[in-house]
Amino acid sequence: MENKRCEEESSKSARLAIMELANMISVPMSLNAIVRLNVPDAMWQDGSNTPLSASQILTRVLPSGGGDPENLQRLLRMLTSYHVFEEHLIDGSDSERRYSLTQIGKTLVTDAQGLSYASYVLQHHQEELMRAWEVVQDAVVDPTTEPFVKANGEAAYSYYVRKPEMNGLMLKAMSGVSVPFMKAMLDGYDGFEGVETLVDVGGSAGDCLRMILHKHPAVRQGLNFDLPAVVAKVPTIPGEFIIIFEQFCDFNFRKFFFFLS
Ligand SMILES: C[S@@+](CC[C@H](N)C(=O)[O-])C[C@H]1O[C@@H](n2cnc3c(N)ncnc32)[C@H](O)[C@@H]1O
Repeated sequence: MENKRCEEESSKSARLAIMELANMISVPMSLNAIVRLNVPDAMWQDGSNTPLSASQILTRVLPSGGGDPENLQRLLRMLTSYHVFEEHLIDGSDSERRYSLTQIGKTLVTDAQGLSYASYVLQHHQEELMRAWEVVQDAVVDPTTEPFVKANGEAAYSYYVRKPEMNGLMLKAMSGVSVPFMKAMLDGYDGFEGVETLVDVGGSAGDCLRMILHKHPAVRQGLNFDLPAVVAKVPTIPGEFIIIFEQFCDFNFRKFFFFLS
């Protein structure tokens, strides 16, 4: 009897879990929506991060008016469950809910360098990548063609560099992620001591290289080994020894990184 009840309970939880998994797309798509609407920057208010109602946030997002605060609130509540926002019930009633950014939410706020994780969110939800996810099961049936190629007709990086908007977003997304990561890494890593020439394979905008060279002036030469269309976008940095090594090579990047790891 007891066993039967346990089994029923566990099968109820399993049914709920599978429904949650089936609807999981609502989480990243809601995140993408709030980034597209520029909600985190609108909520930040130069750092005061005062809790705001959905209507107040909407006024900042759409200063010329309009929009649906109720639908915005749905997105805010969804992402509150994933700790992007904190919900505040005013006077203990649930008639007015207000929202502020959590530590996770703050990663989406544009910093003084114009960077945040927002571009990374947008980059991962571009139409071309979404199309590749739709055919991901085909990679099992026919592994000779990557889902991105199947969906878009060519490999991701050659596709990106042909589209200035995608190329720009990719560069911005990588900078937004790599600058804080490299800052944290350089605080506790001494592996660059004794290095004179450093090659960053797939160095994107050159942020990591620039930061390493700044911290370790003994590294005399830094080579950003990336695609020509990517390095063409990299700003020159006066007073530093960055040499851009423009080289398109056709080796398989995935295999290369696999080999390294
Ligand atoms: C995930 S991004 C790396 C980001 C960078 N390491 C950072 O931390 O900001 C991968 C990089 O590899 C570059 N890449 C892809 N294929 C390449 C190739 N065949 N030769 C050189 N670079 C390539 C891309 O242009 C892109 O900048």
